Amino acid sequence: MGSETQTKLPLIDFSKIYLQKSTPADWDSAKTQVHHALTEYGFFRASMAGMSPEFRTSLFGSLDQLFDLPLETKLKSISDKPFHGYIGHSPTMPLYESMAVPDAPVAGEVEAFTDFFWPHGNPLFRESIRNISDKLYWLDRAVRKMVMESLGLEKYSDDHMDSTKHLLRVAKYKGPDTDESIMGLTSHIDKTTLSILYQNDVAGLELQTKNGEWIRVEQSPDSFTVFVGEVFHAWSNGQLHAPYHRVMMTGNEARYSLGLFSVPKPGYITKVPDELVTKEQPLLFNPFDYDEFLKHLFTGKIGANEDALDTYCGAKESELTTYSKS
Ligand SMILES: O=C(O)CCC(=O)C(=O)O
Ligand SMILES: [Fe+2]
Repeated sequence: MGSETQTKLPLIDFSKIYLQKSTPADWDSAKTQVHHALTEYGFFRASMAGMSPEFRTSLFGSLDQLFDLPLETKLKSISDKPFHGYIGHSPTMPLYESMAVPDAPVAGEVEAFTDFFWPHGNPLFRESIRNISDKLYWLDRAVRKMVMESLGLEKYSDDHMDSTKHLLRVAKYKGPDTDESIMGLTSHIDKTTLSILYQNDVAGLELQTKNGEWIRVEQSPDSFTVFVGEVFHAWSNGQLHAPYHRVMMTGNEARYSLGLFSVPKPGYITKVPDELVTKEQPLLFNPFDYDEFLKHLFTGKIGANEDALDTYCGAKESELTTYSKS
């Protein structure tokens, strides 16, 4: 386990852009910072407008209510689809519980999730989750657009937006009731395009820099943590860095987090743009279908290691890829 440092994560202000009070220069400045952060670190914090104390109280109160439901109710939302449904009471991660709202930004999905747990309705829960999901979704699109522009690949932007879907996952990490640092979620790289997290004021998330230092994310009510997953790393032919991260818990307070995870839609073939393949940077990943990749991952055909996508469709060792290059 590496040592932790107090180094500050890059912090990029999106408030003016979100409120539509920005100039083109504000967008360009944020874009330059995003490009630098995601190529050098693979992550940054984004500050956003509209995260009032009242909103946070209703949001985290709602999550408290959700995880407080009887276990048998939560278990009803178990799913055999990877990353969907209830996860909890795992012997290796006893502090961790999570549930997912598939396609959360799509109209009706947050409502369906709410009705599943509260058949007579729960407007406060529904509105809090809808509100945060809309903000996360907005930020996901803004960041991916900035990435396309900063790589000179605007022409792929619309296609990237249209071929991406989103999963919202809400998580609770119980306080371990000790001053020692206890693993809440083991170190991993997300199997996503982008991941964006928001949390209550109990610290725990740590991200690893390229040189192996663990950085603890500082808490602030108005900031989100944005980082690259394996899919965006592959799409960018390795230009965007996908960082390891983990959750370390201490003390007795529960940590609540919400993450919006963007991934390619079923049937879409993710392919490195020709412009990013050069003599200096040869092709690292063959085209792949994300759902086929997940199937291989979850049926044990490839190990759930951190370079799973590289093992699956890395340009040097791609026997498993079923999609043939044109
Ligand atoms: O809860 C967090 O802050 C981290 C969650 C995470 O890394 C994940 O769900 O992949
Ligand atoms: Fe993660």
